[in-house]
Amino acid sequence: MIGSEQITGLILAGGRAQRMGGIDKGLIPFHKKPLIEATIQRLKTQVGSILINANRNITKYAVYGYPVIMDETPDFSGPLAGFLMGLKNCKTPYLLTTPCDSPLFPKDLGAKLANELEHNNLDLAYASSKEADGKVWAQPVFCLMRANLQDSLSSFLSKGDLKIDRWFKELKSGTVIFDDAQAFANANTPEELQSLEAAS
Ligand SMILES: Nc1nc2c(ncn2[C@@H]2O[C@H](COP(=O)(O)OP(=O)(O)OP(=O)(O)O)[C@@H](O)[C@H]2O)c(=O)[nH]1
Ligand SMILES: [Mg+2]
Repeated sequence: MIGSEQITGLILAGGRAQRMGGIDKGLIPFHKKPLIEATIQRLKTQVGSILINANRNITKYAVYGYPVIMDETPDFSGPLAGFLMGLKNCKTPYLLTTPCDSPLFPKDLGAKLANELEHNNLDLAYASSKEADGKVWAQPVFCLMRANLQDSLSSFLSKGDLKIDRWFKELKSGTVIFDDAQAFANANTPEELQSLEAAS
């Protein structure tokens, strides 16, 4: 069984947040505290250690006492740039990624993805959500992967491809469907942030 101490949690806070007006999304107030704090709280019981991936306000993110790692290329090339930095800095056999703007993600995210990965001997297991109408959506930034995928991701990115699902297709990947779609609600706009606050 994969234990939580074998998993490093990577919080993705490196985006541009253009739909939020370009501010640093991890630091906007959520219940009067920086949004990233809710993610830290939910993640820390699921992993042995945490890394924060950010590209701005590094000293503000550093106050939580976890390493803050920046993308190697300062061009905001998307979440896979954050995944790569997570893999490069991961000292455990597994890496679990979560974005900084979905504070209600499942408390059993790591455990369920670990079970799927181990059971099917996968490289990587990601979450999917089932909406009220029964539709299933991939939630690829919620992803547990083996920490030895660095070379695979580096060579994928060096081809100029940035699409998460295309990298997943190169790997032995699988998904776990979570019934509570609300758990994956994320705050892309100020309005979405408000409704997330109201829901929690
Ligand atoms: N490291 C890194 N993470 C990114 C980058 N772009 C997006 N992300 C992260 O990927 C996750 C999903 O991205 P989005 O929800 O689109 O967030 P965003 O890109 O900051 O917001 P928009 O600019 O409005 O699309 C978030 O946790 C982002 O912080 C990037 O260039 N580098
Ligand atoms: Mg984006």
